[in-house]
Amino acid sequence: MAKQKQPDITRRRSLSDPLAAALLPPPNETDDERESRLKAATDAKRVSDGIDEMIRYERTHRKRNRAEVQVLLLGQSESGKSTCIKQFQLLHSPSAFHAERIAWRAVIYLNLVRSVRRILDALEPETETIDDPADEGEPYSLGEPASLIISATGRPESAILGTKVPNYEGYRRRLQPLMQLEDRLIRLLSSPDEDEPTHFGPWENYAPQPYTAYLNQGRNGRPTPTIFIPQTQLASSSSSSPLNGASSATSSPTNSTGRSKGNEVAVHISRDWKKSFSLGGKAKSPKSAHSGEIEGWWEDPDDPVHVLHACAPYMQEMWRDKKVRERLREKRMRLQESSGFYLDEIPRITAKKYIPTDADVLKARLKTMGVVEHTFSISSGSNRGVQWKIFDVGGSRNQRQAWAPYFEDINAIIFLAPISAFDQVLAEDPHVNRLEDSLQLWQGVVSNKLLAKVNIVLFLNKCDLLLAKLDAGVRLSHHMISYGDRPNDYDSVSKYFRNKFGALHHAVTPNKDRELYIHLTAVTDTRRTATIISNVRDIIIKGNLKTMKLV
Ligand SMILES: Nc1nc2c(ncn2[C@@H]2O[C@H](COP(=O)(O)OP(=O)(O)OP(=O)(O)O)[C@@H](O)[C@H]2O)c(=O)[nH]1
Ligand SMILES: [Mg+2]
Repeated sequence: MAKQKQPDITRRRSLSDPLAAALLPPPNETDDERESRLKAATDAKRVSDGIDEMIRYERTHRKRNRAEVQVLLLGQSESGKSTCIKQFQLLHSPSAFHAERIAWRAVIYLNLVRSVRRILDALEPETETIDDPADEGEPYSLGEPASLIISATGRPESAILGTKVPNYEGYRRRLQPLMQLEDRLIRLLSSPDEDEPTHFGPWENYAPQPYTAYLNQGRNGRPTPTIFIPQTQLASSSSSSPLNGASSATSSPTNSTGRSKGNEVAVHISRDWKKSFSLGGKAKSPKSAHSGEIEGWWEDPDDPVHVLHACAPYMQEMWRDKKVRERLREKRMRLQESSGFYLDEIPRITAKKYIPTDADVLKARLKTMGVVEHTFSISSGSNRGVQWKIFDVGGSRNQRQAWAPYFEDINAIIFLAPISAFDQVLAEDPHVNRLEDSLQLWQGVVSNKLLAKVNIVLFLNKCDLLLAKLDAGVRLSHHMISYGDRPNDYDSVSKYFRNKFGALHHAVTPNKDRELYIHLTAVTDTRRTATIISNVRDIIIKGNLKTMKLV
């Protein structure tokens, strides 16, 4: 019934609408007239669709050309991507950066507590005999501190005997509250439903170890410590590709409390940990007028600061203990070079009214999970009005499968390779040298055809740590035999890395015209990084316009 009535309704409505009435077929239309009317309508629709398409295209194109630049930050875990974002924030939205400072307290506290636990674990008497790298017949770095004596068996005497730390039991007992605090901070910072809330490798990863390349067998059947760079493009389906997220992570050993040793805390992007921590507790004081920060946490007896404050003298005593330092040297733990190192500033960090400084926030270590988007509007200079979307990705192997969907729309990549890590292994796979992983990752990125037109900027990062490491006598050639007998100074080593990464790009890029911009960086250094960031911004904008043939 409703169907039969329909034409009448349409006609009635159409007659009350002059446009619809004009479009209605004439009452006595012939077949020819009908055909030409329908043809005219089809032609008109085609023109109209074309106009719509043009409008859509122009809108997208205008957005890309003028208003927005999309940048992807890539690199292995701990390469400095999130630190780089913090520098962008500091430069372009300092008030937001400062407003979040207090929230970083939780992370800084956790970083400090982690360092303390790493020391306690290293002092444990039974750890003297476990998993010493010397057991695997690895050559020792002769550049290690002089206290290392190479024995006839190739093992340092001190590693066999192990320096006794008489105060070990006392330290462990008095610092026990920190271990409970660690659990609390982890719970505070991680989501309970997180697939992988903590994913650090064993603490040994913080101690530089000789690299083992299992792909290259030495003459005596032992692995040769060298860097292996595959010459073929990384197939995305290859299970060994550093880009595809495959991980051969070994399980972390657990300590006597059953807690996974050295697992790293990651906060998922969906969790508003900054808010929950900065406003948590029973803060009583009014909002600080100038900084937007909530103060008064020190009046809350449950705030973590009280445990830290009470333990501070013992932490300090342990960190200054000569026997402890000796033991750490034997274990090859250079905590000063590890992420989130605050042990040299215990009194300041554990003060009741401690507010993290910019430098503290830049040093704080929190692993990224997933892809985090940051938007900045540049309000001055030649890039005025341009909106920057910067994507910060998780860099550990099991996070890398999330990268590829972002390859299509981006204008530029900033790739970070921490070149100080030549004597370290991946947290997620202690069989892979970090520098080798960076080189493979780099090769995968620069050879990728999807990225052929994308501008690429390379940050050879952590140059400050590289300098310190070389000054401490650690020799690159002991970990990378291709370095040969070149001088072990900063200039030679950094030049070598610059050439190595540059040559690899040149060899595998699908776009021979692409210019590569390489910077030696220490992204924790605000002044130098600000200059580099503004150069990079100009390079990216210029490269972008060139790609779109606008200059
Ligand atoms: N000394 C020094 N430390 C750095 C430098 N760059 C980064 N760091 C520190 O290294 C640690 C790791 O840096 P992040 O920025 O968290 O690394 P990431 O690349 O984001 O790591 P994922 O999130 O796991 O992918 C942090 O504690 C940083 O403060 C540098 O150039 N020098
Ligand atoms: Mg990160």
